[in-house]
Amino acid sequence: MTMKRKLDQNDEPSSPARADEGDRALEQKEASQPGQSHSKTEPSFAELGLDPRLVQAVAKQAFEKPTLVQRKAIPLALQGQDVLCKAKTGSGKTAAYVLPLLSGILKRKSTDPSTFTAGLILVPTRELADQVFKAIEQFSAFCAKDIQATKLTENVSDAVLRSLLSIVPDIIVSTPARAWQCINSAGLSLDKLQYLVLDEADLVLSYGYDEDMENISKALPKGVQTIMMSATLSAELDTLKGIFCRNPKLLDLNEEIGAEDEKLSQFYVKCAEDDKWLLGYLIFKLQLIKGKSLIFVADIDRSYRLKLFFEQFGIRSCILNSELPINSRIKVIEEFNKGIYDIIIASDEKNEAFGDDAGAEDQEAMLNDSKRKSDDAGNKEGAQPKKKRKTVKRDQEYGVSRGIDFRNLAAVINFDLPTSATSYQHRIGRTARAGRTGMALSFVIPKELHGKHKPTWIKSTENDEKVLGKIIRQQGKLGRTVEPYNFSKKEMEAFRYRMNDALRAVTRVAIREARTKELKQELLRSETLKRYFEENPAELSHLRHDGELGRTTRQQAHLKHVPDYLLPKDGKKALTRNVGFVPFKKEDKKRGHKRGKPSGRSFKVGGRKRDPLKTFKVRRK
Ligand SMILES: Nc1ncnc2c1ncn2[C@@H]1O[C@H](COP(=O)(O)OP(=O)(O)OP(=O)(O)O)[C@@H](O)[C@H]1O
Repeated sequence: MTMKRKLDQNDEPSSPARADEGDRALEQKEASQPGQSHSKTEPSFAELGLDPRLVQAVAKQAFEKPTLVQRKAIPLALQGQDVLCKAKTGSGKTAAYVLPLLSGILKRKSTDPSTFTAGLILVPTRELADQVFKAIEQFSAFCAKDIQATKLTENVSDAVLRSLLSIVPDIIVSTPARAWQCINSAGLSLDKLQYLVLDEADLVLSYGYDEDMENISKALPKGVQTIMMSATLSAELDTLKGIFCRNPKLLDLNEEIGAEDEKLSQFYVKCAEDDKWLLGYLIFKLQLIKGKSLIFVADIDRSYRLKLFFEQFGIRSCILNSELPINSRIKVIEEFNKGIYDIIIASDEKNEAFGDDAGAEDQEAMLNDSKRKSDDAGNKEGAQPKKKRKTVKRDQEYGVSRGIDFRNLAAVINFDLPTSATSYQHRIGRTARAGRTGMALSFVIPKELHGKHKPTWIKSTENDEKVLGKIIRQQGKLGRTVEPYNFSKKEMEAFRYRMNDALRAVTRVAIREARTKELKQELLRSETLKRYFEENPAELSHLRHDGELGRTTRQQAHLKHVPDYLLPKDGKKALTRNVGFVPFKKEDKKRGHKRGKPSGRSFKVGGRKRDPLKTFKVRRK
């Protein structure tokens, strides 16, 4: 077996057989009730054959009816069939495999109470492991004493892992690397394993888990039922299918889910490198997006730069990157989902070379290193450091663009465009989940403007236009459009000197300091003070993740206000009369022709308002 194939992320595998007995059963059921609307024939969770305790738990989650992927995959999985399922992001794949797995274990336990690890769920990142584990907890709420699940994501010693595994959990959720470590040296036995799930399966090999997967495959007993879930098909899936599946049923549901219930609007803005910062400032200071936003940037330094830049204007945000301890990352996502923060800035580092797992020593090294205050960076914007900065190892098992369920996310902003269409697809999949509406807005640097603004340029945006072309083609295949969003340069200009003031204040040293401060805080938060804060929760407010980091940034109080004279001259009223904000204007002519009457800046598609940038409300402090 060789998994070390050079794989193109956009590769589509040769199309496997689509024979689908479970489907046929459902189709027959639907066909036997002619004249009835499709929705009337859709089975309920109870009709899918799940254990009643699980049906009860699903009802508690307020899941009214199964999603398409759940309707298709659950009956097949309950029949013991291997399944390879491709369904778009946010379509409910987690429940589609967790529920039949739990149901199978409960059924077996009703006659055979012996304990062994029956299910292994492998996911590419630790954040995802945590999320899946929580889903198992929720779905097994009414059978908690019968199901023991363990996630193996903590950075702990083999001894601690051994004690975690000594209870012999029914289900293990882990990354492949940690699972193999536990099989190898912490006593995890897969001798009686019955179910193997690979979630985000297309990502498993590109995360560098090929050797772990190879090792795990050798540790599996015969006859394990395998379920593979993915939002995209790739050649990697073909490889894994060949190794782990026995004649799997392919469920390729993206077309079936289709674009008709599409609630995602996608836009791009072609702009200069510094205009990104200006737009970022305007969009968030003037609150042009209603609700929560996830902003993707290309690297860790850039995430701190944007955060500090926002701080100059009094805009609060928190950060996610691979350098932060796993506990902090999970906490940030949890709190964001609870609505505590509105803006997350995430660095999408998948294109960078990863180091090993970030251990405490690495983080310590980073702190010591920065304490020495590198004299290499200086205060000069755009200056290249003379000495090479010590490389900080990051968590290889980090990832937010894949699989993470950010709840009620209004918008994904690609502040820096990803370098592949696949990566784009996964990023935008964080919004418009489970039938909700959402918006994706991407900043694209035209070739001729790349490298023109030295303080803010980055290499990765060099081919933005080419990538955009691929994105438009790929989204087109899914029946989606990515449309230009034009804004009035004239209206923006009034804000430019403020943007420049703020940019100048966010120096390299300030970024370095902020990065160190955040890391220090997070280490403290996640380890030393954990218990203290459990006992004194009120104190936690001092350690909000979206607190200010700009200790060394020049503070410019005036930037936190938006004076009236900067706003378009007819003021707020005129803006609301125009339904929204003046600087952002769509090319409505074309759209009006294509889709019906435009109404100012907003327009309707199928009766649904699709204006991404909502009301104009200036925050005054
Ligand atoms: N039947 C359902 N009814 C309502 N909400 C559901 C249903 N099934 C799942 N959800 C919700 O939909 C959201 C997305 O589900 P999930 O994370 O499983 O999607 P996914 O397909 O795995 O996405 P990704 O490919 O990004 O991992 C979650 O918040 C989940 O709670």
